[in-house]
Amino acid sequence: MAKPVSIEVYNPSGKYRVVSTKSMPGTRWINLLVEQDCRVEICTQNKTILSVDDIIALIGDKCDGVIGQLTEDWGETLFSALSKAGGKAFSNMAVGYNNVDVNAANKYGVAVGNTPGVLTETTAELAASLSLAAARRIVEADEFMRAGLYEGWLPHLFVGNLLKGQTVGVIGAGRIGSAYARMMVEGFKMNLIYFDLYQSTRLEKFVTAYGEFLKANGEQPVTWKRAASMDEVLQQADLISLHPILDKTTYHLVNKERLSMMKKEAILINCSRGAVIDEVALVEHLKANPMFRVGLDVFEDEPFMKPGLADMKNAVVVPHIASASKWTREGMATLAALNVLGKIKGYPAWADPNRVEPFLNENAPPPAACPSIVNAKALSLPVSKL
Ligand SMILES: NC(=O)c1ccc[n+]([C@@H]2O[C@H](COP(=O)([O-])OP(=O)(O)OC[C@H]3O[C@@H](n4cnc5c(N)ncnc54)[C@H](O)[C@@H]3O)[C@@H](O)[C@H]2O)c1
Ligand SMILES: O=C(O)[C@H](O)CO
Repeated sequence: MAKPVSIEVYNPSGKYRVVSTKSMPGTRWINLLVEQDCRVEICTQNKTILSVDDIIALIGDKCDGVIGQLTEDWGETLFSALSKAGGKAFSNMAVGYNNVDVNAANKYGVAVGNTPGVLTETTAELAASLSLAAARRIVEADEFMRAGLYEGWLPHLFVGNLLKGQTVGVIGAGRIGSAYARMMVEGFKMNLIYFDLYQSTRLEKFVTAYGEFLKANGEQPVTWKRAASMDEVLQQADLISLHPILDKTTYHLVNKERLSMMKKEAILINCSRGAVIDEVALVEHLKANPMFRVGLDVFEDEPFMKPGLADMKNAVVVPHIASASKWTREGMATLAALNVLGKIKGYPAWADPNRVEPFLNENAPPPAACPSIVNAKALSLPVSKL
């Protein structure tokens, strides 16, 4: 028997019961649900990661939909419990949904939502921040200052890497990878090499146009290349940022062998999912190559780091904060709530989850659609017109 979990309730007499496993930023998401006759229950348990049992207790006997978090294990057990309670909708408050067994959701006819777009630039900005922090050794230098070790300017003090004119490599040039590439190309005049399963024509056009602009102004033009393999990116780039989804094909994509292909002074950034890198191999590589640097927002066994990583001066580590801006987190909460609400109300799935702006406009009611349902096709859900 699952233990009871503490909750906060909005609109107790609402017809539809929607549970959020965590308190989420902003109030718009709560208001949108309440206005549409939902009773909203928010888990207030003082526990960062809820277990499957905790969530079963939250779902209870009657639940129309759940908004959950990427730290939770949404598999057969939870979808079966949600379906038994009459639930038809689940949304992660995240774009990544590797914590969700979509086949299990399909089996129980539960729609699975995610929150694309609203976090694209925010996440890319953190990847850019880590790139600069690693290239210019900002964390090491900050620690040095605070330790009272600075005795005056020296020619060799904290010499790092200049990005201008170097090559940035992007693995996974989807929404976030492309936004990051544009920032680094335009902001730092870097050349681009990328690898993705699909061609990113818009990104290529952007770099071409910027290169032409630079040339017309008497500067060295930037260039782009779509690599035929990921290894080509690893071998040629000076700064590499990982932005693929995590699935079976990207698990330990960067392993011992691939680390050894990279330049000795390369910089590796990961704001995707921790398991895209073999973190044990990475620690060994950092130890053996002190000029190689990494910037990590995500870790293989979050919230833990593999032994030795915390001791490495050539690693900058932050706790999975890439989407953590107020506007973005409030928007993620709104999209997640509207995914669940839309399914409960029988609305269609939005035709283009890359264009979710109409759902984020606080001055107008959101469209009558679910912003992003990843299994819309598998469940044969109707699709809205834009
Ligand atoms: N650190 C964070 O807080 C944070 C924030 C947002 C997103 N993310 C992660 O970033 C991921 C990407 O988000 P997005 O919105 O850009 O998604 P997206 O779907 O737009 O982009 C993912 C890209 O990866 C590519 N890809 C898939 N398999 C690949 C492979 N084997 N090799 C190379 N490329 C491959 C896809 O073709 C796609 O272009 C999310 O799935 C999530 O895990 C993390
Ligand atoms: O996938 C995501 O959205 C992130 O990891 C959290 O923003």
